[in-house]
Amino acid sequence: MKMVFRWFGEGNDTVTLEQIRQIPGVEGIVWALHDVPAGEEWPMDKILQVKKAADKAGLHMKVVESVNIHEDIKLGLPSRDLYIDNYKKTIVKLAEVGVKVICYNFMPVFDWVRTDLHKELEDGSTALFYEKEKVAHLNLEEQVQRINANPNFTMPGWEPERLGRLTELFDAYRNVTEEQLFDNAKYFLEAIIPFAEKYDIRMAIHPDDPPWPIFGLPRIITGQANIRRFLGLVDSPNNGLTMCSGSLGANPANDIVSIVNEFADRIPFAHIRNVRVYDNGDFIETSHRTTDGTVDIAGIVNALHENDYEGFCRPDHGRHIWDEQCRPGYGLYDRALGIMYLWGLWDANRRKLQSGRMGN
Ligand SMILES: O=C(O)[C@@H](O)[C@@H](O)[C@H](O)[C@H](O)CO
Ligand SMILES: [Fe+2]
Repeated sequence: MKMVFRWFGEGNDTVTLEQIRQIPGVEGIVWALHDVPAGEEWPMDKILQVKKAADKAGLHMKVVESVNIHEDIKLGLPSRDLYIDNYKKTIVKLAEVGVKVICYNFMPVFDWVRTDLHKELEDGSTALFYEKEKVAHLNLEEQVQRINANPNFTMPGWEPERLGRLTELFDAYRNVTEEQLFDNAKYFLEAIIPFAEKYDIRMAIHPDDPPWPIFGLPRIITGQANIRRFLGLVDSPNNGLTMCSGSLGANPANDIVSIVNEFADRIPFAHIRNVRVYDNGDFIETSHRTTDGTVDIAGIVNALHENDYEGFCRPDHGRHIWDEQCRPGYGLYDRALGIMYLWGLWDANRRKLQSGRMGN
């Protein structure tokens, strides 16, 4: 398991590369050009700026999260070919700076959705919270205004240029079914995967968050059967999965240990985080510790170890603790605590294996 840490870039993150470098076992950053709109080719000068900063901090930049997919690709519009060509040009540049994994998602319009970014937990910390009933009746305009009122950070999937087109996008998706989304994904993968193979980059689809349709928009990366179908659209090791325990874990019907065991050789990247799912379907994010939530984090790390997992792993969202002011879900402290928990689980597995081999 190769530990990495997400970093949103100079001036776009409260966490510094120097702080990341001091977290035990972290070897690299998970990065992206967050100011380049989906569909555009990434400029090499901006890529090299990240490389310069990462090199100076002694961190690699092998994992990108994300080169986002333009809506026209998800919608299957004729203009998708232009955006697929730009995606290919970006892959060539990323390969030049040593990128090995691209994490991306195929969710229409939005990335993860929550109804409260600072819900208080029993211990006084706060975390991202999803209230199912509220989403069913959410006034999107209000939500957009609240997100945009947070001038410091863009929210994944809530970038201003997309929000400005909400009405138009919802109209465009009105008749797009899950089947059509799968077809459009197949078209994208058939164009991109041979290219990713040529440049030795593994594409790693991120599950939908939450893993069910929202606002009437279809979602397809929701559970084991759909993941199996998606990976089968183009049966290549370079068509991989970002195993995100928190996204999949929001639906307790998802058996994530079974997902790890079935797709182990197709998981170049793992996001590990915990959520506590309530009986009414609401969920709140918690510390990474198994007992704090409803996701079997210890079982997941054990399964990764039993499958000799050699891919990248990062702690996903943490709580906001010790009054840290940070990007929602992306503080330094609780993700660093999460890493130490994950290392503890991993090292205990390794020790058990070694003592087993020594017969004691
Ligand atoms: O939950 C998160 O913050 C991330 O795991 C996702 O936003 C992820 O970066 C995207 O869905 C991948 O494209
Ligand atoms: Fe994730």
